[in-house]
Amino acid sequence: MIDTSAIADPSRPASARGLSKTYGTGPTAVAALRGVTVEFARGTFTAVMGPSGSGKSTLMHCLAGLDRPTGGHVYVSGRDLTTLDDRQLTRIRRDHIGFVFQSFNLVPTLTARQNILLPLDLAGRRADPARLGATVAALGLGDRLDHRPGELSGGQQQRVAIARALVTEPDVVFADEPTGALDSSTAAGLLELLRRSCHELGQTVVMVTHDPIAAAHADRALLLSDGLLVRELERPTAAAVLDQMRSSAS
Ligand SMILES: Nc1ncnc2c1ncn2[C@@H]1O[C@H](COP(=O)(O)OP(=O)(O)OP(=O)(O)O)[C@@H](O)[C@H]1O
Repeated sequence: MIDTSAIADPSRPASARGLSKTYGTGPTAVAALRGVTVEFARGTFTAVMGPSGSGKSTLMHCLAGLDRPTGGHVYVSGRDLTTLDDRQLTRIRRDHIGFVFQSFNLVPTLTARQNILLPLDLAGRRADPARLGATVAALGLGDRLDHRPGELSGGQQQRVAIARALVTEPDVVFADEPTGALDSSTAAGLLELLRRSCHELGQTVVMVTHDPIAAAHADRALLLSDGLLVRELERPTAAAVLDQMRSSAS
């Protein structure tokens, strides 16, 4: 069989067209996404915002191939994920997508270093030592690499999860509330790292956040409301984001 993931196109990291997702059926069905069309260009940093229940996590999970949409299309690295079987989807996730979960999802029995290198090990790849060193140093993890997750603070575990997502150099990184467990100065350092990795290394990052100050580090902020994309702000400031959040809530 032809390995279709071999023809992936990294210049088109991620997009969605008419994306919908309904959980359940009948009277209890919940329409979490109701036709979202959006494009994430290479080397850009996007913040996804919106009230609780507006569909942010569902959007990230569908874009990352962790959840199957009920309608529309998702493209990652130029491939339509909705046409792939589970094996092909797993391969695209492994080779082209990084994901930072709200709950970190670290392996408790492995050290920080082993957790960071796990996706590369599973793919039979070696880490680029320069990329690994720069990522670990920028995240302030240099002296924590031999500790297990249980010996790390929540913020340190968060940073290990982020290093793990970046070190494979995926075409796109999806991060669900990556600054949620961090104090404000560590959060600012992480956001600066994400921004630099987009602008200097061509990384593409899509981040869910509730925090307008975090969103102001991004190139663009998207506002979801009730499963729809209702606003897009280019070069957002915290004040402009707050303003849009207030006006879409009223
Ligand atoms: N597995 C599921 N089964 C049923 N309904 C779900 C499921 N996951 C999400 N939903 C519903 O879909 C809607 C969107 O949820 P989602 O988690 O995407 O929102 P969110 O914007 O990420 O919220 P939050 O900011 O609280 O994390 C909500 O009404 C939620 O209750």
